[in-house]
Amino acid sequence: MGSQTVSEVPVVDFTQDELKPGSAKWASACQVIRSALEDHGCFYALCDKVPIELHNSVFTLMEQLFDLPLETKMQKISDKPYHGYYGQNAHVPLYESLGINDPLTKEGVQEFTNLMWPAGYDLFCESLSLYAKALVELDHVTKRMVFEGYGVDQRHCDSLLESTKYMLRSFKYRLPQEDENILGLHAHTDTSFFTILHQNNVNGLQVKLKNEEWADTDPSPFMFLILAGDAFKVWSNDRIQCCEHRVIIRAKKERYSMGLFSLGGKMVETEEELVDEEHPRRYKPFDHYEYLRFYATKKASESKSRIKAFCGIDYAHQT
Ligand SMILES: O=C(O)CCC(=O)C(=O)O
Ligand SMILES: [Fe+2]
Repeated sequence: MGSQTVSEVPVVDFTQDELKPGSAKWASACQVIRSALEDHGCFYALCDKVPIELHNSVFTLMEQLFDLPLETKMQKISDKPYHGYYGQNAHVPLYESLGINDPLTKEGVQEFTNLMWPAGYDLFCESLSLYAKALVELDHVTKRMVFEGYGVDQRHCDSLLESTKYMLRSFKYRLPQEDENILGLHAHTDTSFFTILHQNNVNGLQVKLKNEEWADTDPSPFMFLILAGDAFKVWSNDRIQCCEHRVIIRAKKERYSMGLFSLGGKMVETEEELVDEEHPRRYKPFDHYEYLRFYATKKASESKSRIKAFCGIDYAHQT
């Protein structure tokens, strides 16, 4: 099968040589992914493309990164929402995060490294570039599997992958003090197509399953949790669910996590092959960065569904 289930969320095993496009295992894994995304909005990729040495090195570098003075970290600003430094927020006092824009390009990682370490830091630059490359490869292969799972022309996937913009974000959760709330990050869904999360072996991240129960996730080094966000919900015309997730800090060790967010560089739109009489189009095409800006507004936070409030088509007015 190429998959097994751990606490309801399916695991697709990418370490097997037999999981090649065209094989029976591949075809069945594509269906496992499709069902998992429709049920829970997430699945695990068991993957060894990030060797344990690189995993350890990246998380050690993250400790060094977050140990930098606050003024240094705050220099990471961006005109794109949620791409800069985030932290020191009274609603989520344990949480801090920093994003690297375009981590696949040499300039993207270099620019971020130089901002944090003006004298340069080659190991950081090289390790993060290698790491981002491995995560982007996983993003590509899993997106191909989603398209195949729905029987959609792979050329449409080529076009999505070519225009995709990536952001690699790192998260740190400090330990709560005795009288402090243990909520690390409130429950939310992401705006991305996929968010690939990779953790430092410290528990805390939970996902809401189809049965509405919160499940702990597996933070081990070869487990990559792949979450669907609003963009895949729109692409699939509401077949794929967005995965609700949150962070609760119960462990006695600081939690670090890495997230690769994929955004549409062109307009995000519903796959035409997934629209028919039975499934009329539910969303208007939209610009992903415009949606990110809308997401942070009061109007958005007051709406039942941000994505529907932003670009949902009102059926009552359809002819
Ligand atoms: O800490 C994590 O692993 C998840 C962070 C997260 O969900 C987010 O920033 O959207
Ligand atoms: Fe998230």
